Amino acid sequence: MNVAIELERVTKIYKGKKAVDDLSLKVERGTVFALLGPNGAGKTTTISMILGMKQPTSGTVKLLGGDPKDIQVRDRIGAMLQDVNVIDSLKVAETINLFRSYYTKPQSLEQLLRISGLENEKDKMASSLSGGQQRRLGFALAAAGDPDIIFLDEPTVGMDVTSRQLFWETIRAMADKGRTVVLTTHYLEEADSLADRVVVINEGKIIADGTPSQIKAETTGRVISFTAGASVTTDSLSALPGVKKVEWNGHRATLHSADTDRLITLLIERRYEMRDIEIQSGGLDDAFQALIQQKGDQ
Ligand SMILES: Nc1ncnc2c1ncn2[C@@H]1O[C@H](COP(=O)(O)OP(=O)(O)OP(=O)(O)O)[C@@H](O)[C@H]1O
Repeated sequence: MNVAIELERVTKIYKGKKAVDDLSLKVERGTVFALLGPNGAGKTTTISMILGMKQPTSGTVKLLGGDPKDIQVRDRIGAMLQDVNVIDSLKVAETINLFRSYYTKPQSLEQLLRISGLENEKDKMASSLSGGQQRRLGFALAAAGDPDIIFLDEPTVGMDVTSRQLFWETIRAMADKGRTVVLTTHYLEEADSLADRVVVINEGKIIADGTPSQIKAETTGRVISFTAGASVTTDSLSALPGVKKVEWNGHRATLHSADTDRLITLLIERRYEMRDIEIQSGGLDDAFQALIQQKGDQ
């Protein structure tokens, strides 16, 4: 594997409390990698250590095979963190040009304005941009050096649907060019539609690692819903093999199961009174909640 990021047994302790707990991880180059987890799971701390902004209490971090603080490594990475601090006296284009000047092989100003959708804002003062536009400026600044690895911490918070769509397309195009994209997000649909690999952390430890579909398959699986006749009861549905949960919305029943093919066969064989049957994939959101739950139950 051509490794972009490597963490070996990394722990970070703040005032006696473990924020990251013995975490080992390798991220292959050219992947879109999403780090998910609830508030306080340790995502920002992990990213900060990968970027060399925080020092691990123990363990080692390698970025592009070297030390994250090494100037040659830094020239090849870009980061968009949660707060974008703009310089009050600079216009959008001037801010981007300032960041371009930090790098050996910057992308052109035109390209950066295009990928961030800020062409019409280039002569505005950076401080006058809306929250969503400032996030897009943050993205342009992170991409200024045409980085091999780009880190995006909650990148689309505050962006409207159109901006988010443009942003996703840009991210995919970067990955297609062999760039590595590391993203933390609370928008699970974002990880679902963008990421090649998802790692879920909770309390500083990895609790799941795989493609979005693997993670979904491992957990809640899929759902069958139908409008039920009067003879259908919760007890009889719950007793069917493989049913994890039964929910009702009026006369409409929703059954959660890891194997919906088998379940639908059973429902038909046993002649349940059903109309308007639908079979759907559970979202990553459900999978994520289920993982946290499983961990809590252990
Ligand atoms: N500078 C600090 N001093 C003390 N504790 C901290 C510090 N930074 C983070 N923590 C604690 O470490 C844990 C992990 O925090 P971290 O910010 O990495 O989580 P996160 O997954 O990024 O959360 P969020 O989704 O809310 O951004 C939390 O319990 C947090 O309170």
